[in-house]
Amino acid sequence: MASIEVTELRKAYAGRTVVDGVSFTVERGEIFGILGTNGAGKTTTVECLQGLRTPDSGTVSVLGLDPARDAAELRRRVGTQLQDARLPEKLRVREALELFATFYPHPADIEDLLRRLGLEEHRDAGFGTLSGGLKQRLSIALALVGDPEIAILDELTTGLDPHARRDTWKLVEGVRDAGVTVVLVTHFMDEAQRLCDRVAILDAGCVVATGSPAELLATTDKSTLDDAFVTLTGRD
Ligand SMILES: Nc1ncnc2c1ncn2[C@@H]1O[C@H](COP(=O)(O)OP(=O)(O)OP(=O)(O)O)[C@@H](O)[C@H]1O
Repeated sequence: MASIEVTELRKAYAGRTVVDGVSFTVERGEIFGILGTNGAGKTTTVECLQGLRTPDSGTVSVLGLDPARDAAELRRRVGTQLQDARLPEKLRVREALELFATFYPHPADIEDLLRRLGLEEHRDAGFGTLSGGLKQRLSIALALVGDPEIAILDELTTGLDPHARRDTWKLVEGVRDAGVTVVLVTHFMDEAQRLCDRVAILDAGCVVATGSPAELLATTDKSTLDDAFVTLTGRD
Protein backbone atom coordinates (compact mmCIF):
# COMPACT_ATOMS: atom_id res chain seq x y z
CA MET A 1 0.00 0.00 0.00
CA ALA A 2 1.23 3.50 -0.80
CA SER A 3 2.07 5.75 2.16
CA ILE A 4 1.88 8.94 0.13
CA GLU A 5 0.15 9.74 -3.15
CA VAL A 6 0.54 13.12 -4.80
CA THR A 7 -1.42 13.81 -7.98
CA GLU A 8 -1.12 16.91 -10.16
CA LEU A 9 -0.14 19.13 -7.24
CA ARG A 10 0.00 22.84 -8.03
CA LYS A 11 0.99 25.76 -5.84
CA ALA A 12 1.70 29.40 -6.68
CA TYR A 13 3.00 32.23 -4.51
CA ALA A 14 1.68 35.65 -5.48
CA GLY A 15 0.71 34.40 -8.93
CA ARG A 16 4.06 32.66 -9.61
CA THR A 17 3.65 28.89 -9.98
CA VAL A 18 6.45 27.07 -8.11
CA VAL A 19 4.91 23.56 -8.03
CA ASP A 20 3.42 22.81 -11.41
CA GLY A 21 1.58 19.48 -11.68
CA VAL A 22 3.73 17.28 -9.44
CA SER A 23 2.74 13.60 -9.13
CA PHE A 24 4.52 10.77 -7.31
CA THR A 25 3.82 7.82 -5.03
CA VAL A 26 5.82 6.79 -1.97
CA GLU A 27 5.49 3.12 -1.08
CA ARG A 28 5.33 1.97 2.50
CA GLY A 29 8.72 1.17 4.04
CA GLU A 30 10.93 2.79 1.40
CA ILE A 31 13.36 5.67 1.49
CA PHE A 32 12.02 8.08 -1.12
CA GLY A 33 14.16 11.02 -2.19
CA ILE A 34 12.79 14.34 -3.40
CA LEU A 35 15.67 15.84 -5.33
CA GLY A 36 16.08 19.12 -7.12
CA THR A 37 18.06 22.29 -7.52
CA ASN A 38 17.52 25.32 -5.28
CA GLY A 39 14.03 26.67 -5.74
CA ALA A 40 12.77 23.57 -7.59
CA GLY A 41 9.76 23.36 -5.26
CA LYS A 42 10.89 20.56 -2.91
CA THR A 43 10.10 22.32 0.35
CA THR A 44 6.75 23.61 -0.92
CA THR A 45 5.81 20.06 -1.98
CA VAL A 46 6.80 18.62 1.40
CA GLU A 47 4.95 21.41 3.21
CA CYS A 48 1.81 20.36 1.32
CA LEU A 49 2.37 16.79 2.57
CA GLN A 50 2.54 18.10 6.13
CA GLY A 51 -0.54 20.29 5.88
CA LEU A 52 1.57 23.41 6.35
CA ARG A 53 0.51 24.73 2.92
CA THR A 54 -2.77 24.28 1.08
CA PRO A 55 -2.44 23.19 -2.56
CA ASP A 56 -4.05 25.40 -5.20
CA SER A 57 -5.11 22.21 -7.01
CA GLY A 58 -4.34 18.52 -7.18
CA THR A 59 -4.68 15.88 -4.49
CA VAL A 60 -2.37 14.81 -1.68
CA SER A 61 -2.99 11.67 0.36
CA VAL A 62 -0.75 10.81 3.33
CA LEU A 63 -1.53 7.55 5.15
CA GLY A 64 -4.90 7.73 3.41
CA LEU A 65 -5.61 11.16 4.93
CA ASP A 66 -5.86 14.67 3.48
CA PRO A 67 -3.15 16.84 5.10
CA ALA A 68 -5.19 20.03 4.64
CA ARG A 69 -8.14 18.48 6.51
CA ASP A 70 -6.48 15.98 8.86
CA ALA A 71 -3.37 17.95 9.89
CA ALA A 72 -3.80 17.20 13.60
CA GLU A 73 -3.90 13.44 13.11
CA LEU A 74 -0.99 13.53 10.68
CA ARG A 75 1.14 15.54 13.12
CA ARG A 76 0.88 12.54 15.44
CA ARG A 77 1.73 9.99 12.73
CA VAL A 78 4.38 11.82 10.68
CA GLY A 79 7.73 12.86 12.18
CA THR A 80 9.61 15.81 10.74
CA GLN A 81 13.25 16.73 10.94
CA LEU A 82 13.51 20.43 10.27
CA GLN A 83 16.31 22.25 8.48
CA ASP A 84 18.54 23.98 11.05
CA ALA A 85 16.59 22.80 14.09
CA ARG A 86 17.47 25.03 17.04
CA LEU A 87 16.90 24.25 20.69
CA PRO A 88 17.81 26.18 23.86
CA GLU A 89 21.58 25.87 24.43
CA LYS A 90 21.21 24.42 27.91
CA LEU A 91 18.50 21.90 27.13
CA ARG A 92 20.02 18.43 27.56
CA VAL A 93 19.64 15.69 24.95
CA ARG A 94 17.44 13.54 27.14
CA GLU A 95 15.35 16.50 28.29
CA ALA A 96 14.71 17.52 24.67
CA LEU A 97 13.47 14.02 23.85
CA GLU A 98 11.30 13.90 27.00
CA LEU A 99 9.81 17.30 26.17
CA PHE A 100 8.98 16.38 22.57
CA ALA A 101 7.60 13.00 23.70
CA THR A 102 4.87 14.84 25.65
CA PHE A 103 3.44 16.09 22.32
CA TYR A 104 2.50 12.55 21.24
CA PRO A 105 -0.09 10.04 22.49
CA HIS A 106 2.16 7.00 22.00
CA PRO A 107 5.79 8.16 22.07
CA ALA A 108 8.77 5.93 21.35
CA ASP A 109 10.80 4.52 24.24
CA ILE A 110 13.37 7.22 24.95
CA GLU A 111 16.09 4.86 26.20
CA ASP A 112 15.69 2.79 23.06
CA LEU A 113 15.88 5.92 20.89
CA LEU A 114 19.02 7.15 22.68
CA ARG A 115 20.64 3.77 22.05
CA ARG A 116 19.55 3.46 18.41
CA LEU A 117 20.78 6.95 17.57
CA GLY A 118 24.10 6.54 19.42
CA LEU A 119 23.19 9.29 21.88
CA GLU A 120 23.36 7.31 25.14
CA GLU A 121 26.64 8.76 26.32
CA HIS A 122 25.54 12.27 25.34
CA ARG A 123 22.23 12.15 27.16
CA ASP A 124 23.26 14.82 29.69
CA ALA A 125 25.01 17.09 27.20
CA GLY A 126 23.41 20.49 26.56
CA PHE A 127 22.30 21.20 22.98
CA GLY A 128 24.82 24.07 22.76
CA THR A 129 27.77 21.73 23.40
CA LEU A 130 26.89 19.16 20.70
CA SER A 131 28.93 18.79 17.49
CA GLY A 132 27.16 19.19 14.14
CA GLY A 133 26.89 15.41 13.77
CA LEU A 134 25.39 14.97 17.24
CA LYS A 135 22.91 17.82 16.65
CA GLN A 136 21.85 16.05 13.47
CA ARG A 137 21.43 12.75 15.31
CA LEU A 138 19.33 14.51 17.94
CA SER A 139 17.16 16.11 15.25
CA ILE A 140 16.55 12.66 13.71
CA ALA A 141 15.75 11.30 17.19
CA LEU A 142 13.25 14.15 17.66
CA ALA A 143 11.63 13.26 14.33
CA LEU A 144 11.20 9.70 15.62
CA VAL A 145 10.12 10.42 19.18
CA GLY A 146 6.42 10.20 18.32
CA ASP A 147 7.00 6.69 16.89
CA PRO A 148 5.88 7.88 13.43
CA GLU A 149 4.83 5.82 10.42
CA ILE A 150 6.52 8.35 8.11
CA ALA A 151 9.66 10.41 8.80
CA ILE A 152 10.36 13.48 6.66
CA LEU A 153 14.03 14.41 6.73
CA ASP A 154 15.08 17.70 5.13
CA GLU A 155 18.70 18.42 4.14
CA LEU A 156 19.84 15.59 6.37
CA THR A 157 23.61 15.92 6.16
CA THR A 158 24.21 19.58 5.33
CA GLY A 159 27.37 20.71 7.11
CA LEU A 160 28.48 17.25 8.25
CA ASP A 161 31.94 15.78 7.66
CA PRO A 162 32.23 12.60 5.53
CA HIS A 163 32.31 10.28 8.57
CA ALA A 164 29.29 11.89 10.20
CA ARG A 165 27.44 11.76 6.85
CA ARG A 166 28.05 8.02 6.54
CA ASP A 167 27.02 7.43 10.17
CA THR A 168 23.82 9.39 9.52
CA TRP A 169 23.06 7.35 6.37
CA LYS A 170 23.38 4.13 8.39
CA LEU A 171 20.99 5.52 10.98
CA VAL A 172 18.43 6.38 8.30
CA GLU A 173 18.70 2.88 6.82
CA GLY A 174 18.07 1.54 10.32
CA VAL A 175 14.96 3.73 10.56
CA ARG A 176 13.70 2.34 7.23
CA ASP A 177 14.55 -1.22 8.29
CA ALA A 178 12.48 -0.69 11.46
CA GLY A 179 9.45 -0.17 9.17
CA VAL A 180 9.26 3.62 8.93
CA THR A 181 8.67 5.18 5.49
CA VAL A 182 11.31 7.87 4.96
CA VAL A 183 10.97 10.93 2.74
CA LEU A 184 14.35 12.52 2.21
CA VAL A 185 14.59 16.03 0.76
CA THR A 186 18.06 16.69 -0.60
CA HIS A 187 20.14 18.23 -3.32
CA PHE A 188 23.05 15.91 -2.57
CA MET A 189 23.05 13.35 -5.37
CA ASP A 190 25.65 11.08 -3.74
CA GLU A 191 23.42 10.85 -0.68
CA ALA A 192 20.38 9.98 -2.78
CA GLN A 193 22.29 7.39 -4.81
CA ARG A 194 23.57 5.70 -1.66
CA LEU A 195 20.43 5.89 0.42
CA CYS A 196 17.21 6.15 -1.59
CA ASP A 197 15.17 3.20 -2.85
CA ARG A 198 13.44 5.56 -5.30
CA VAL A 199 13.59 9.25 -6.08
CA ALA A 200 11.62 11.98 -7.82
CA ILE A 201 13.66 14.68 -9.51
CA LEU A 202 12.06 18.12 -9.51
CA ASP A 203 13.09 20.92 -11.80
CA ALA A 204 11.36 24.30 -11.88
CA GLY A 205 8.26 22.87 -10.19
CA CYS A 206 7.91 19.78 -12.40
CA VAL A 207 8.86 16.13 -11.88
CA VAL A 208 11.33 15.33 -14.66
CA ALA A 209 12.00 11.72 -13.59
CA THR A 210 11.05 9.12 -10.98
CA GLY A 211 12.56 5.71 -10.33
CA SER A 212 15.31 3.93 -8.45
CA PRO A 213 18.79 5.45 -8.72
CA ALA A 214 19.80 2.40 -10.81
CA GLU A 215 16.89 3.00 -13.21
CA LEU A 216 17.83 6.65 -13.64
CA LEU A 217 21.47 5.70 -14.32
CA ALA A 218 20.32 3.16 -16.91
CA THR A 219 17.95 5.55 -18.73
CA THR A 220 20.56 8.32 -18.89
CA ASP A 221 23.53 5.99 -19.48
CA LYS A 222 25.48 7.69 -16.68
CA SER A 223 27.48 6.19 -13.82
CA THR A 224 26.56 8.68 -11.10
CA LEU A 225 23.23 10.17 -10.09
CA ASP A 226 24.96 13.55 -10.17
CA ASP A 227 25.56 13.16 -13.93
CA ALA A 228 22.10 11.65 -14.47
CA PHE A 229 20.56 14.62 -12.65
CA VAL A 230 22.37 17.12 -14.87
CA THR A 231 21.15 15.24 -17.97
CA LEU A 232 17.57 14.93 -16.70
CA THR A 233 17.33 18.59 -15.76
CA GLY A 234 18.42 19.50 -19.27
CA ARG A 235 21.64 21.31 -18.49
CA ASP A 236 24.18 18.73 -19.65
N1 LIG B 1 6.35 31.84 1.19
C1 LIG B 1 6.81 32.09 -0.05
N2 LIG B 1 6.44 33.20 -0.72
C2 LIG B 1 6.89 33.45 -1.97
N3 LIG B 1 7.74 32.65 -2.64
C3 LIG B 1 8.16 31.54 -2.01
C4 LIG B 1 7.72 31.20 -0.69
N4 LIG B 1 8.31 30.03 -0.34
C5 LIG B 1 9.08 29.66 -1.38
N5 LIG B 1 8.98 30.55 -2.39
C6 LIG B 1 9.63 30.48 -3.70
O1 LIG B 1 9.14 29.30 -4.34
C7 LIG B 1 10.15 28.66 -5.07
C8 LIG B 1 10.25 27.22 -4.61
O2 LIG B 1 10.74 27.23 -3.26
P1 LIG B 1 10.97 25.91 -2.41
O3 LIG B 1 11.50 26.35 -1.08
O4 LIG B 1 9.75 25.08 -2.43
O5 LIG B 1 12.09 25.18 -3.27
P2 LIG B 1 13.22 24.14 -2.81
O6 LIG B 1 13.34 23.20 -3.96
O7 LIG B 1 12.90 23.57 -1.48
O8 LIG B 1 14.49 25.05 -2.72
P3 LIG B 1 15.79 24.95 -1.75
O9 LIG B 1 16.57 23.76 -2.20
O10 LIG B 1 16.49 26.24 -2.06
O11 LIG B 1 15.29 24.87 -0.34
C9 LIG B 1 11.42 29.47 -4.85
O12 LIG B 1 11.61 30.32 -5.96
C10 LIG B 1 11.13 30.27 -3.61
O13 LIG B 1 11.82 31.49 -3.63
